[in-house]
Amino acid sequence: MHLTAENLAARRGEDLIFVNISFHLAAGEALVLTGRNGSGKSTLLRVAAGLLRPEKGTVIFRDEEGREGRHPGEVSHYLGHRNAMKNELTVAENLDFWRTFLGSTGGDAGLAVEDAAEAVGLSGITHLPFAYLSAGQQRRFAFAKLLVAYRPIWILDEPTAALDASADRLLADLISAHLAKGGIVLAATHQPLGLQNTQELKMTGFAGVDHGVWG
Ligand SMILES: Nc1ncnc2c1ncn2[C@@H]1O[C@H](COP(=O)(O)OP(=O)(O)OP(=O)(O)O)[C@@H](O)[C@H]1O
Repeated sequence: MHLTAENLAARRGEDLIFVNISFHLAAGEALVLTGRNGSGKSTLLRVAAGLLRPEKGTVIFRDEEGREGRHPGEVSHYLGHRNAMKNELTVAENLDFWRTFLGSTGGDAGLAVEDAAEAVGLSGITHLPFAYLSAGQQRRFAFAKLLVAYRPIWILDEPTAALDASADRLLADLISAHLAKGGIVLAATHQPLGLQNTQELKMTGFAGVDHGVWG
């Protein structure tokens, strides 16, 4: 799988948030977005995930056979600031919902719910309502969602907020395993994720005028 962004510009409300962002990620590669609050990291991730239309430019998902045109939702997981779990349902019900709803595309099957819970270091508590868990436990189960349905591309927005040091390492291990299997990771973060061989894109925001953006 390849993820290519060409000359992206994005607008929120009246304002251009960034212009001329291009990058290319092949199987096994990761790009970390850094930059101050409000510099456009989340906006770029939402554009890559197909949740926000770019003002200019394109995002292309290309498989190993050179086919383009897959919908971002078919080939990527998007983990935003929120965990996308229902508080009233148990952890197992939440993960089972996502496993069934998303299915798995491109290669691997997803893990069984209990195996995913074990992979995030929280086996044995999937019978609890999601609301009973601590913020860090909830975030770990949001990572488990990445594992119950396979997607080659992981798009992660501040994945380590509310996590302790061992959970930081766990996430770094999950990401490394995903990359080793030929996955791709695009992540925004304020904390280093402890990954080797990642590219970094420092977002600076856009302080200029519209001049030249339409060229
Ligand atoms: N729905 C919206 N409508 C209008 N402006 C928005 C909207 N969402 C974000 N913005 C603005 O877009 C800019 C970029 O926001 P974005 O969330 O992409 O930044 P970020 O780099 O992810 O910040 P943080 O590090 O705080 O998460 C900010 O100035 C923000 O106020």
